[in-house]
Amino acid sequence: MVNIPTVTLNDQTAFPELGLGTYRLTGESGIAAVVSAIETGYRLLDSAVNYENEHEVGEAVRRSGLDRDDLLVATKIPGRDHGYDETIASARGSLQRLGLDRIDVYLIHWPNPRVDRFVDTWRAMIALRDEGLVRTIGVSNFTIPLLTRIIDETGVVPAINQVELHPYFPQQEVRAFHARNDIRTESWSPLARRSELLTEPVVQEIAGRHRVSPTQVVLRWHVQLGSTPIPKSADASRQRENAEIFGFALADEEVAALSALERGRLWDGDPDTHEEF
Ligand SMILES: NC(=O)C1=CN([C@@H]2O[C@H](COP(=O)(O)OP(=O)(O)OC[C@H]3O[C@@H](n4cnc5c(N)ncnc54)[C@H](OP(=O)(O)O)[C@@H]3O)[C@@H](O)[C@H]2O)C=CC1
Ligand SMILES: O=C(O)C(=O)[C@@H](O)[C@H](O)C(=O)CO
Repeated sequence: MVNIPTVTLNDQTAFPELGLGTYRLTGESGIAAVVSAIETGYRLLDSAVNYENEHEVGEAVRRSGLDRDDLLVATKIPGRDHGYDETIASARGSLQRLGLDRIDVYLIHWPNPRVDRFVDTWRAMIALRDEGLVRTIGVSNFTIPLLTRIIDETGVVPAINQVELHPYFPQQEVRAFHARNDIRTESWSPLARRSELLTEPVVQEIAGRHRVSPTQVVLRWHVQLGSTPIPKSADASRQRENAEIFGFALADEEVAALSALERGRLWDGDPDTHEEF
């Protein structure tokens, strides 16, 4: 089994340096994929209401036979549930579908700034945390101005901001803001969704030098930037490959060479304009 190290969040939670993305892991095969990841050593499972797989993730937790406290189950509030009362109701719905009595990591999936209800949503999350139904609260796809607003209006700093992050989109400024404010960065689509990133000559060259795979090079880059990547894989051997990144280190120049692949977002996911249902 792979031992995935942890870092301490601003709420003192021990948070893994790598987790499992679960978008599109549904049904029996989805449950089996999440169980195999847990058996491999993954302890952070990233779900969302909109992935329609909270049942599957909760079921995998039960089938794994692990102590509940050894796993961190993350889920996310969808755009349609923004608002104070709506968020409280949404959390209860998620708990029911997960079949668990606590959400370990609860995130606002997208800010939907044009709707402008994310501050009320954040206030409800603080209440849910205080009530003990949720342990760690954070956000996803928040820009620096949006983070600043929830912090200024509530005084509560999110523990996590999960953002699109990969060598094509290194998010230097957002990461620097996180570092200054003790917010853990989490990388979504860390492999750039298996695009041509893995065949980039610089990725291949670094992989050859360290005798590891291109995927491992990219995931190690995230770790060295201080971000927790959550690669999705349905396949047990690729899950293991993705987790075996704690036995080598990239040189600073190699990290910089990967960051130099910057070209922008993968798709039209600008948090200022993207409206999530
Ligand atoms: N907060 C947000 O707005 C968002 C959050 N997310 C989260 O981030 C997670 C990860 O992002 P995702 O978009 O899934 O993309 P990823 O960058 O994780 O790429 C997933 C793809 O890479 C393949 N893959 C995984 N490991 C390997 C490997 N070792 N070698 C070759 N191919 C591999 C997978 O195929 P296979 O399964 O066959 O291995 C799949 O096709 C999501 O599942 C979700 O939990 C994603 C998007 C937005
Ligand atoms: O996967 C997620 O978490 C999303 O936010 C989705 O928007 C996803 O990225 C997507 O591509 C939907 O088409």
